[in-house]
Amino acid sequence: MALERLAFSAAALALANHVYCNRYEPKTAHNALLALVSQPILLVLLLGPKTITGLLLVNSVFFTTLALSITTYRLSPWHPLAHIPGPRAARISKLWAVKVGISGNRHRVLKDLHDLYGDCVRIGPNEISINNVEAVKSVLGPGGFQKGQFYDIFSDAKLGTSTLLGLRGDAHANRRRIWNRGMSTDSLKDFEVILAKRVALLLTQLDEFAREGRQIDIAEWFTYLTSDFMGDMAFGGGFEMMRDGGDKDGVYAANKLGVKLSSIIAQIPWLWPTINLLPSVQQFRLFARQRTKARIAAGPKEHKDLWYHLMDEDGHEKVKPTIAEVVGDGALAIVAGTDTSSLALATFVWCMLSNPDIYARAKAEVDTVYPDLDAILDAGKHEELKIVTACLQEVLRLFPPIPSAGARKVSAGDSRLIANRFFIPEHTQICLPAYAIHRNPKNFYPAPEKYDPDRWLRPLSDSEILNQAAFIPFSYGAANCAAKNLAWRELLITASAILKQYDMRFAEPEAGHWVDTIKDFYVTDAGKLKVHITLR
Ligand code: HEM
Repeated sequence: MALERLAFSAAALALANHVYCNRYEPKTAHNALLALVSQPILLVLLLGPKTITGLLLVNSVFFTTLALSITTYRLSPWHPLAHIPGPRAARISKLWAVKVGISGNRHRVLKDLHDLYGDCVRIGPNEISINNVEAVKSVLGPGGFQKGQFYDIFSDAKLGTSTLLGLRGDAHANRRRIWNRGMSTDSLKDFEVILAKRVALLLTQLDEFAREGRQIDIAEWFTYLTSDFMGDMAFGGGFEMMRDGGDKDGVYAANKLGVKLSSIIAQIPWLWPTINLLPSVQQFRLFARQRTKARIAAGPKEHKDLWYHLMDEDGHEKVKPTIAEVVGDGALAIVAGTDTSSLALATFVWCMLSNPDIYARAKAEVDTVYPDLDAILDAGKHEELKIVTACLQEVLRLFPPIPSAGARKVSAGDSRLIANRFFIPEHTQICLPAYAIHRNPKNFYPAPEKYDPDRWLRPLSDSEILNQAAFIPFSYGAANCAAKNLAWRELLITASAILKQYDMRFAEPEAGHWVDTIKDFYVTDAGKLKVHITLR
């Protein structure tokens, strides 16, 4: 009788836990786990019998009831997202998203799901993905939704402030105003000088490899370039990967591991405070703080860097940003501006070598626009680079460096119809995967999966589609890429310099499939891209 009473109480407690967690989602894993593990023990202590049998019984009834109750509700027709199709495992648990995240194939999986189920797919117990251009404006544009929990992890608890990426509402608008000033046309001119020095160093190193007839991993060298440049911008230096020919201090690797872990953990953000304690996550933060001290000690730079603007050294703001905010945003610039640009450049090279006719046309255009190599670092003629720009647009369309990003969240009481088609209830997380949207034949037609820069150049016939509103490699709305214009300059300057100076070919037959190695860890990651490089 005592055991029956215990089992009944354990089941009732499990149901109460489900109701509670459904209403108040746990914020940290350790507290939630502690609460779950301790409750059955307390129940045995309170109700007895205090025996091993009692403990085993109460635990098995408690956890089985909890699992069954959660699963039944999430699959039931009463769940607010029951009307949206999607894989059963995804509807039951976020562990599905974690598994997909670990595989690095999130972007491909989401696209396949849209091909199978249509424009709106349920990809989590409370999460959906929408592959529809109208939804881009309604979700990301004015009056859209704020960032969801995914973005909570992009802040350093020890600094006590969030980065721009993790801010919402007015706090985001205020910080973003500072970033926007930092990315004005005048500021970009200063940044170009910093960038030009780094691209010149890249060319010096590559010239040497070309003369030696060596094969190199060009993807890795682009990472060195963009890391060195972002280090200069954010902290007045810090990386010298091109000079050292690698990541001597392991800071870049620590950062990369941090982003990778974050992208997976972001699916279950309540686990983040626990993971945050890992040494590899701390190493990059330590680097940012050390570089901050060095940057402050060094004083103003000859050419204003990003730090200058983020710190509001020219005194535009009534309330000056704190050092903690600037450290966080400096680190964000490195995370957001390194692998995005380097992946785009590596993919550009891959697309050129895979399409010899287009490669030849791009080289010819650069030769016409820049007869002199010395002028190539000047962005003034970028308007004339029509073919190279189209080649890069097509790279960003087919292989967006942030292919699926994080989700936006519908706040309590804000249920609504999106794009006049999808009724989205409160508390839902909405993902808009650029990778799938860019390959949707309703947006780019014909041959949406084909690398075809000419689609950006030729006048379109009636049957052809090129929907600019569906081209969102830099996202859309108030929280789109804060450095879009800088990124375009970086891509055009580097791509033109590489086209002008070298002939390249794949060094290994496997390189023909290199794009298959691209992984979606929020920002993309890819394998080695070995090429033979010679001077033209
Ligand atoms: C080809 C290169 C780049 C691409 C494709 C790209 C793309 C993006 C995308 C899609 C977002 C939105 C992310 C999200 O909502 O989850 C974003 C945000 C951001 N990017 Fe970029 N980015 C690039 C280069 C850069 C560079 C060089 C910087 C340098 C500082 C940068 C700084 C930022 C920042 C600070 C944000 C956060 C903006 C906000 O939340 O208001 N990005 N970027």
